[in-house]
Amino acid sequence: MNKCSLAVDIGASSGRLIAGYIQGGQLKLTEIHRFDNKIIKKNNHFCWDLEVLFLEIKKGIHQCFRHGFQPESIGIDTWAVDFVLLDENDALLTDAVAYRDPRTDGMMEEVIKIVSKERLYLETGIQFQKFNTIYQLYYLQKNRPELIRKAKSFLMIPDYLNYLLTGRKVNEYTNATTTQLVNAFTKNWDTELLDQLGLNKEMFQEIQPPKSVLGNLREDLIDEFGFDMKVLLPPTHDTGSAVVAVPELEDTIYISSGTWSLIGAENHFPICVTKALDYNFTNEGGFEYRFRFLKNIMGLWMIQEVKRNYDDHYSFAELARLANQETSFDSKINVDEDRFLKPDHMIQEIQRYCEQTEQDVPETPGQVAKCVFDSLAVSYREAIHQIEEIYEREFKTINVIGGGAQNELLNQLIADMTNKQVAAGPVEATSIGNIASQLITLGEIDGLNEARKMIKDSFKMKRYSSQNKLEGFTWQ
Ligand SMILES: Nc1ncnc2c1ncn2[C@@H]1O[C@H](COP(=O)(O)OP(=O)(O)O)[C@@H](O)[C@H]1O
Ligand SMILES: C[C@H](O)[C@H](O)[C@@H](O)C(=O)COP(=O)(O)O
Ligand SMILES: [Mg+2]
Repeated sequence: MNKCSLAVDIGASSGRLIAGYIQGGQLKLTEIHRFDNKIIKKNNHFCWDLEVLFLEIKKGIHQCFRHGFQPESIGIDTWAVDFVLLDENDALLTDAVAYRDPRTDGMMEEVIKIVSKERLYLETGIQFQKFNTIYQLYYLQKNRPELIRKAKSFLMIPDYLNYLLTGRKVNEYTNATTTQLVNAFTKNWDTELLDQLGLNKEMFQEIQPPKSVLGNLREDLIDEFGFDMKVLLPPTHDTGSAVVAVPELEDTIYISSGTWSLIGAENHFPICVTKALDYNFTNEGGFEYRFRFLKNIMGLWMIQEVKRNYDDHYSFAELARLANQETSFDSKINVDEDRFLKPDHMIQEIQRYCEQTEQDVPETPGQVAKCVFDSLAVSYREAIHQIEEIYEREFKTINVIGGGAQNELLNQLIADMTNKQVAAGPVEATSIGNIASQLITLGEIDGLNEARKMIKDSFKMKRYSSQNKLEGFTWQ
């Protein structure tokens, strides 16, 4: 059996287990298992099905031998902000309610009456998204105070999956920062903020950074799998792992393009200036305490919902191809309006927006898809201008990573609309960053710079430059 490090990357639309190992100085990947992820309705809330997700993780681990691997280590990363609470017997007190659930409507506005936006931002550096953990917990404090009182453990989604594997309970740093409850300077829970909101401080676990060794598998799982492995902490916020895999950051803005589009840069310090607050940028914790200065843009969630509205009749590749044929259709929407966060019917919501703004209403799948891709590219372009205004410099390259790097039309639109070089890939950046972090922890790679050099040498990127010679052309 060959040894490997196993990345479990679970995004909002899909999960995958990928084996990573070094061969001939390059990082090699073998996909072991892939599965869908989706929001379900449970007890009148939108939730994640953690039971199914853990079964998929175990199914993937069982399949390693079939691919000739016995993993030496495993690391889990998922989407941000969501969590579960456990009681004194480590039983689940709550469902894993999803960030798209409307329960947080109005909660952010109530919290900033208690703690000002400026104080929250200056201390945590985290963007104001209505679904941040702080607002989810405030909802529970107001509406289910008995749950907050009974809670002995607060575990974010990857923390809980790690607990199921090892029996150990910790909060991993990069994902903990997305709660908007971690102080960007102390790198620890902001206990003054927790007190101001009346939240139960005792339920929060010790924060541990990436490269921590959580432990080994529970005995019953060793018996089930027939082998043990080290459970390591990569950046368990998926975007934190993805940014590890961006090969060159010097002159680059990344777009982690999946269900969400996370667009930003990497720093060694948080940027909490007023302009960053006004433009709603965030300073999420990164590998080795770097900061991911980025903004959430609605992302390919919109085309996922369009695809679902068409009963999955079209693949993502077909929707991009159909959009590419609609060259004259140019209606655009503001993708970042809350109305697109979880509409009942995405296509109808897009059509309503175009009617209300007196634009041509998209009717064909190609027109709907082109409207989404054009509008995303416009939103990316605005965010890039805001980043360059805050950094007071220009960036030469945009590196699109994640599943969206496969969308050639969108990559070209980004190049055309920004007049910058676009490098697309690696598609599985999140898993690659997760694996690289594990290999650094195991001493198989010396450090982050060496990892990024190896990633650059191991994975080809597709490059796009502007085809638009429309001098002085200004996009709406
Ligand atoms: N062949 C393809 N052509 C164009 N876009 C694609 C293709 N395959 C996947 N995508 C895009 O990638 C997205 C999924 O990216 P991924 O990083 O896996 O998302 P997440 O991690 O959020 O689940 C899909 O929503 C789709 O828009
Ligand atoms: C809700 C968060 O902003 C979201 O999880 C984002 O941080 C993220 O990581 C999304 O990852 P996907 O792979 O689901 O796009
Ligand atoms: Mg993802």
